[in-house]
Amino acid sequence: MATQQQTTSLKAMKADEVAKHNKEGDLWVIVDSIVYDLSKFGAMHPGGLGVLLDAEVAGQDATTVFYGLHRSEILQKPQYQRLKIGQIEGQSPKIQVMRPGDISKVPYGEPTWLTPEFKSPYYSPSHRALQKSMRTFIDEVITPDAQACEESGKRASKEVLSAMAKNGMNRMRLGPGKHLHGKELMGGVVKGEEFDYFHELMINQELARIGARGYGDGLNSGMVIGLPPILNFAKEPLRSKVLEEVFSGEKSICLAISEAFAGSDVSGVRTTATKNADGKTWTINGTKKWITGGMHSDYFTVGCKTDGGLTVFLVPRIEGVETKPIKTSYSPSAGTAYITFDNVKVPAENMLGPEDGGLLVILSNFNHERWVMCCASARSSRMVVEECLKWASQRYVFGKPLLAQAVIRQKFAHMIAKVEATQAWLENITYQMNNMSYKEQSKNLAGQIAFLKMQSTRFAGEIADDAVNIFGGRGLTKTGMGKQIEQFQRTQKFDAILGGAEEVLGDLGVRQAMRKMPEGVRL
Ligand code: HEM
Repeated sequence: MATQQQTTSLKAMKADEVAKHNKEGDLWVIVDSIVYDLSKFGAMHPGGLGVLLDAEVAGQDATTVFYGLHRSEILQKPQYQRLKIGQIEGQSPKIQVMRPGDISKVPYGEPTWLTPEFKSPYYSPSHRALQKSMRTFIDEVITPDAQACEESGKRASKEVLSAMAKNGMNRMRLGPGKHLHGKELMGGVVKGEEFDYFHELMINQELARIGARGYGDGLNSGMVIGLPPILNFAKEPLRSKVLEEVFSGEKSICLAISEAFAGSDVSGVRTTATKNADGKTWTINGTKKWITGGMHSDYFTVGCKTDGGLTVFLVPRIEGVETKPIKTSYSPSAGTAYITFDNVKVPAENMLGPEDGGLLVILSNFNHERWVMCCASARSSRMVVEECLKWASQRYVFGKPLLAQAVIRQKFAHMIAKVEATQAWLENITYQMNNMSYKEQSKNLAGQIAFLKMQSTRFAGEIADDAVNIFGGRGLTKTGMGKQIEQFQRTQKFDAILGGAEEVLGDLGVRQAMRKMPEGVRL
């Protein structure tokens, strides 16, 4: 944390001297002890000149009114630095701004393991070291690109994608395993051999802080779900070739399962794969819908109907493959695609897992995918709570901060409890993942993860609802104070649908529990 301005070179001024500059063309104001000359800027001010000429603003200390209307990052922008002409004698800036890598001091703004007063049994110095470098990297390199691309709809920049690949982020986002062994991760901050699910949880949560949902989904999220079938089921030499291409950032991959005909009902897919007479190739025909990252992908991991069931193939972007953008409620930066496969011929070696055994390939991926979504959803909800706490303490209504209203405090009680409960359950499940084989995880954690996803996205919906009510119209405005809230309320629903709808997941959890009910139990 640092205070708002670098003040060393500013001229010392007295408040009564500033007060003389209180009219159009000669207009100064004080914000957080710094004097701004708005004489020329006034005419270009997005909020208009009139508001600056108000008797309580022009030539006065306008700190409270300023922070009721602007995000603090505005005063960090390079174009406004030239407006600073002095500093009030004997005063210094008090408003703190987050610097890259900083930990928030807002209560509940960070999970307890990152809050100095708290202890955690789950995180080691290795997790903490990776978190430190990851947050700085994301704040400095990814977030500025994310904010720009979310708005422009463009895919993440090449620089960001290659920096992520160089730091080993593509590998790390696939979770612990041999693909990390012997690799230099984040410039050697963590050894591949020690990487576990808590490292991965942390990466997912740090990434969620960029507050740009479409961009975030386009930032290789397709790889997180599309590459594991290659890692676990592809045959050599295809496996090593594709893994290397994707890990190095040279190529992109996505998972193409859902269709206009089949969403959560995976076995209902209608895209077909037919074995050709040569016995060495297959022909794929059909369509896929809502494919995250599809627009940017060079490879597609495709679920197909075959004679005896479902089979998964790796399909490169070759003749017969066409991707069209789908307009969703978040940014086209996500690369969401409608895909058509029109007589696409792939070699039999591109089959992932056994013929007709694709359901296992797809299902074995689901727990990890859903757990990743829980990590992100829990962290975005926390960010919203932090934004709301800041807003409710700096926004004055009826002469008092919003937080002085009991009805607002009541909302916070529920929001905070939801965020903390979700994180605690997530960490418990993550601990189990660290201590179970993949097989044991599938057997024991499918229900737990399904319930957690259902609960985190339900809570996210409720938190979004409360947040908009706290922010009012600003929670519906894409720029300004409520921009994160607007984005969250518009996009949180993606988590409730992608990777399995809430109702399907809830039911899955209960069915798993029913299967484990011992026969002999009675009331
Ligand atoms: C100190 C220099 C100032 C700068 C650089 C500045 C800059 C800006 C910017 C960039 C916006 C657009 C915000 C957005 O939509 O993201 C804005 C809006 C606004 N500003 Fe300022 N401003 C300054 C001082 C003030 C002061 C002292 C007042 C006091 C009344 C004020 C009142 C407003 C209002 C009413 C809006 C519209 C807010 C809204 O749409 O919700 N500004 N200002």
